[in-house]
Amino acid sequence: MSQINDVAAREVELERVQVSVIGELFDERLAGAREQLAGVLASPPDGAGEAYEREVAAGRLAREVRRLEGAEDGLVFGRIDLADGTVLRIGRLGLHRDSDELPVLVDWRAEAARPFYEATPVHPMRLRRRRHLRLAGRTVVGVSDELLDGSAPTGQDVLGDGPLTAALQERRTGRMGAAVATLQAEQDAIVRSPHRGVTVVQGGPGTGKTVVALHRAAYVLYAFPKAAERGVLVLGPNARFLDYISQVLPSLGENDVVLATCEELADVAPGASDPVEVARLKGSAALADALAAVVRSRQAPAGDFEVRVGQEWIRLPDSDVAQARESARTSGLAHNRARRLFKELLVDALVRELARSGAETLERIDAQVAQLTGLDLDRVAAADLRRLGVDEAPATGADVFDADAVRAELLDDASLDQAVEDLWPRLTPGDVVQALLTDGDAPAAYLRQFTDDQRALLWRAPGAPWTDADVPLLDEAASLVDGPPEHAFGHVVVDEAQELTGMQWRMIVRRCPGRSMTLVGDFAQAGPATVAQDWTEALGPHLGRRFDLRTLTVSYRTTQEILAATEDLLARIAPGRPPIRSIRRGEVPRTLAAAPEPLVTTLVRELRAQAAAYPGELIGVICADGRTEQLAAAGIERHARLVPASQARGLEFDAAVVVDPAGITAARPGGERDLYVALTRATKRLCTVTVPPAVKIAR
Ligand SMILES: Nc1ncnc2c1ncn2[C@@H]1O[C@H](COP(=O)(O)OP(=O)(O)OP(=O)(O)O)[C@@H](O)[C@H]1O
Repeated sequence: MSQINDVAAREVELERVQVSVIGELFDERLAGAREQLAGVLASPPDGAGEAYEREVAAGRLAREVRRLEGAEDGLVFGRIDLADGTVLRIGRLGLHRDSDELPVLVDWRAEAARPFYEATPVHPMRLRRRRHLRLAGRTVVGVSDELLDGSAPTGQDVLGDGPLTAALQERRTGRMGAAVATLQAEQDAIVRSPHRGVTVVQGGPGTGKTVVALHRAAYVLYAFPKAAERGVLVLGPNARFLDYISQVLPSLGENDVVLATCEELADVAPGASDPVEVARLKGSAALADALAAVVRSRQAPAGDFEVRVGQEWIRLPDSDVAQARESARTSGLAHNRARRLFKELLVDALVRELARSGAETLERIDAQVAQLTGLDLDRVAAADLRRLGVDEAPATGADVFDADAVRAELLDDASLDQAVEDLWPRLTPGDVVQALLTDGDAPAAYLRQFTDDQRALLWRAPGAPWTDADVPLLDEAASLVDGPPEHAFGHVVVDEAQELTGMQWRMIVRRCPGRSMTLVGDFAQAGPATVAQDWTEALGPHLGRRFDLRTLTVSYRTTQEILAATEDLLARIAPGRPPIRSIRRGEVPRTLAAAPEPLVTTLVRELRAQAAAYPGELIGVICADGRTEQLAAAGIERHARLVPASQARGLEFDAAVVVDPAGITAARPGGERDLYVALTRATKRLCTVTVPPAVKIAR
């Protein structure tokens, strides 16, 4: 025993020395970047060009400082010893000294680091040994080795508990941490996949889908420079979830990933939410066609165009208007941009008309004068000019007409613009959605595939606040009237992707023209607005049927006991789904009945008991959305995180207390899936508190 301890202590000491050398180089790099940044900021720019260059350089250096600072904690976590004696240390970022051939620290995403994650005794990938380092701050406090080539342990090998076990035993903090040191082979294979198109990762609760998605985002930034140039977007279901995952990428040295919800992406803050049946209808991609039809209906409906120019009314025939409309529509420009083209084409037609009618008027005057006086005015004018010694032909009406000047004047003319506005009005996204869902005749005209009842559900009162299900409609309308979103991304990661409606998928695809995406989710955990049953159905219309589908099979969160307790529920909500395995053991879930005492009394007693027995652990109380207010008012948040069931997806706690499971099931359609999500949030203990149904007292 003491011999083993001696070996471990000696190896820890050796690693300490190496890690402190790496730490010194890291400090040098960080100090260098900070110094350079301070230098750039201190030097006054000479002129606008230099100010711009300074800004660019300062931005780049500030990013570098943030990248280094983010990766400082747990900078070095692994080492691989190749069979030929080469030693590589693996860390959150790469460090290299020009004087050395081998890197001082290999970035975990580099190809050279792959065996650290993927080597097994069956496929050792030329490794003899894989070593995990455990650090407290900068100091190595433990090492643990795996021998991969079948060789016998030597006096330098420290075999013991796996690092994964240690990682999983850590307390939850309310924020997810990176799993970069312990990514498992099946996860790593997805993170490092060379596939640049759409990758879908499915798996039961706690199988590491979020872990894979976030490490994949970091990998894409490292390995796919073209995608990295355009940036990476991580889309999550709500702000609470984004807060939960917000630390992972910065701790991998990646600060420039955009984390957003659909609302943030569309830049719309909804003021209400729709009932589920309305949200489902609004999520249907059929609404995209309807919105497009509304916009088309506002583009120069049939008819002549009449406008007052100076003292005259000029009329353009329907055919001229139709031609301008078709050219503007087929230009590929969005409605408000195509309006300018439409106006220019109308003005061109007007100018032609003015030139023609001007020439006609002059000819008519000439003819009248000739009839009255017998004089040919053109000939008289030519003779006058000859007498004056000018030999030029007199200007005709057409020559006098300055088409360019008239055109410019018309384009600037306010009354002409107003006339165009009547024909092709500038629209806001809100106008379009409002026109579809509020105007009396629009639903019947554009939503023919819906029944009368469905159309009635879709109707919204004029001036009502926008709802969360309106957000993708507004975004669609924005793309129709103002064009595609300004910012597109090179790669998009979607977590809880089973939640997205057809209209939301359209939002995402608009922002990722390269269709390079990592989508992770689980249909057994789908919320009530989800209508698709599987990935092919959900993605087919938007991304096609060809995607790389991967399945994770091991749960790193949900204990075997909790998985067993939820087996029947899973069989009901996802019949035929093969069960997942868990590598965690814990307590058998308990059930408490909140009767005859009030619920809050039972709950507070339970939370106090747990806090006393397991101090410092993170407890989540999950309840039906409608009960949150009551529990918040009773001060439950002093003891635990209080989470409405609709927002529990993706979250994790040491212990979960699920309040009134029957209430969660009944709260909204698909409530059994909400309950499944709630029951699978704990890493250690689950307790459900049942509430007796309210008794109706007959009078
Ligand atoms: N390789 C790993 N090393 C250490 N911890 C891991 C690993 N993989 C997953 N975990 C941990 O397991 C827990 C569950 O992971 P994650 O949240 O990614 O699962 P999920 O599949 O997204 O779950 P859900 O379906 O509930 O959203 C997290 O605490 C995560 O850090």
